[in-house]
Amino acid sequence: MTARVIWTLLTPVRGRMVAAVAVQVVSSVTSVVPYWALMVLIDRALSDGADALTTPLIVFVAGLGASAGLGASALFLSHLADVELQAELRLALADRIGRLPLEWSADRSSGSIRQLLNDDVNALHQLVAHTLVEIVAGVLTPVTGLLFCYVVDWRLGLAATAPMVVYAMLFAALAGESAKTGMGAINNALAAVSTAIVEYVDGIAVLKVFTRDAQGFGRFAGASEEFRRTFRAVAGPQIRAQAVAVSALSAPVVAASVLAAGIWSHQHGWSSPGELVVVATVAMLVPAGVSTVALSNQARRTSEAAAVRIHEVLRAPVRVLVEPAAEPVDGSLQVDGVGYRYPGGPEVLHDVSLSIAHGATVALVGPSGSGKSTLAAVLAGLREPTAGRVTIGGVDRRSIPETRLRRHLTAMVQNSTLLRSSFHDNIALAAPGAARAEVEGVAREVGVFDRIAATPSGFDSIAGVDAHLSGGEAQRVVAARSILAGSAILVLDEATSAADPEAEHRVQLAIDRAVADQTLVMVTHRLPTATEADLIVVLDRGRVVETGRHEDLLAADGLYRRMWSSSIEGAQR
Ligand SMILES: Nc1ncnc2c1ncn2[C@@H]1O[C@H](COP(=O)(O)OP(=O)(O)OP(=O)(O)O)[C@@H](O)[C@H]1O
Repeated sequence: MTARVIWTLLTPVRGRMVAAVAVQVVSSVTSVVPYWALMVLIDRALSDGADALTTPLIVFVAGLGASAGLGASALFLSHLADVELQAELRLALADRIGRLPLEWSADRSSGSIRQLLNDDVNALHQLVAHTLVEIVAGVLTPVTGLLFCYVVDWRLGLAATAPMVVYAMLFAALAGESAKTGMGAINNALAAVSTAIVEYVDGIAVLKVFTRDAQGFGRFAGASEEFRRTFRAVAGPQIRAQAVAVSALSAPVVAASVLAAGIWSHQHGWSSPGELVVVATVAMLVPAGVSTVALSNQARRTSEAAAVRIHEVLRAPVRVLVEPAAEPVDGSLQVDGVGYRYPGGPEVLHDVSLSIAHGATVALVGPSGSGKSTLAAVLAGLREPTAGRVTIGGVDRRSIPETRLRRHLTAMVQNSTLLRSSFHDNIALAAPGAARAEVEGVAREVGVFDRIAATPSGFDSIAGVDAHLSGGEAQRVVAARSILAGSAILVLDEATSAADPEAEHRVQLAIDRAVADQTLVMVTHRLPTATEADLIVVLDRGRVVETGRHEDLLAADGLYRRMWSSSIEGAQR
């Protein structure tokens, strides 16, 4: 499965990778040529004298050079492929993320998206630039070397293989059960540590406020202790076994075993001095290749996991347009049997149907958790309904491409943040051609002009760098942005929650004035804000339980009336 994923990801650079591996194969196979030349050189030096040495000497030097040059070329090709692939993947990922439904990014932290675009793409470097070529070299070079030993003299071949057999037997005997448990237990314990770290770091502020940081730390410490215990139980015996067993592969042991067999073979007239010296040399180089493969294992696993994550995003379903796009005629909204379920969770909106006329002001109210924000996000096109459909100005919303949708519909949702750019650009985000006077005018309307003007470079100050606004002030900037966008529909969720009551009233008035000819849907917890609305939608446990104007709903004597009464009592207390 992973191999198939990697093969698919490599599509744009397959040619280069195949060339890199092919060059490495030639390098590994020809790596025995200089040893063969050395063997001839020694034997001729001992028998024929100096005259016949030139050719084997040239072959020896040229062979060493060619093998090293080919190995370097293979790595050069794989590095070229890596650079090209990283650029292609970053573009492909950015393009895909742009076309995925907005909820894809809403459900992920910016950290995890950055990890994907940056760390995961970087992690592929090890795989593409190194691992594939190094594994071919690490496996093929020793195998060719051993075959060479057998071709020279099968007795010497056996002597060169013996240390590896002894190593494997020693390791199996000493590592015992721990070798069977494998790395799975260690990886699981390590994953538990990572989860505990994320939990601890994510919640550190909350834990500190409640002076409970010791508790979060306790879980992390517990996971670390479990990792230490597992590592000792599994890896401890393996490391000890490896330390002892690897001595069978050490240069003196390998040289001694091959030379002993070689001298015995030479005494019987089966091998020449050149053969036994060269076979001993090759046999000493074989373990190095094996350990290269073993060492690259961890890095390989990390980059394979990154490859799988990248592949999943590249295959994630993009937003599908259902019918030929038409332009919405106005800012009316029709909601038919809409249901919504967060990924992997139960349905939180059930069969919501609403008819909202162009230009209406609509308030979504209801108890906490009743689904107000979810419905606002669905209406704003930030989440796709999992049942039913939403129609904007007579057109099914799913048929309107994202870029065009934003012209008709602007959303100001909870935790709206300012971009790290000038206040002017932040306000003119959805109306890039807006004149400075327009931007300043709308900032004045929502009461944030003086605050911005007082920053070091006024409207050119960079938000979050030159000036840090309070939550309420930032919301007013976002309100100015939404007003300036001038789209037919404006969806506001908690537009004024971070502002003080006086500021809230001012922002509310500004929005009301600015959207006189626009449809305004707003989530509100403060019922007095809803009294002027043309339509109040009362939600309870994901269902619309009442709709109407303030007076009608009071007369209906239902949930709205009860909420209203308790809000009045709360205000009087
Ligand atoms: N990102 C999410 N993933 C999974 N479930 C969620 C998510 N956001 C909200 N929910 C669930 O959906 C339901 C409706 O939540 P929603 O935030 O829409 O209610 P709300 O009426 O806006 O609440 P509040 O007034 O407290 O802000 C709740 O049961 C909530 O637990």
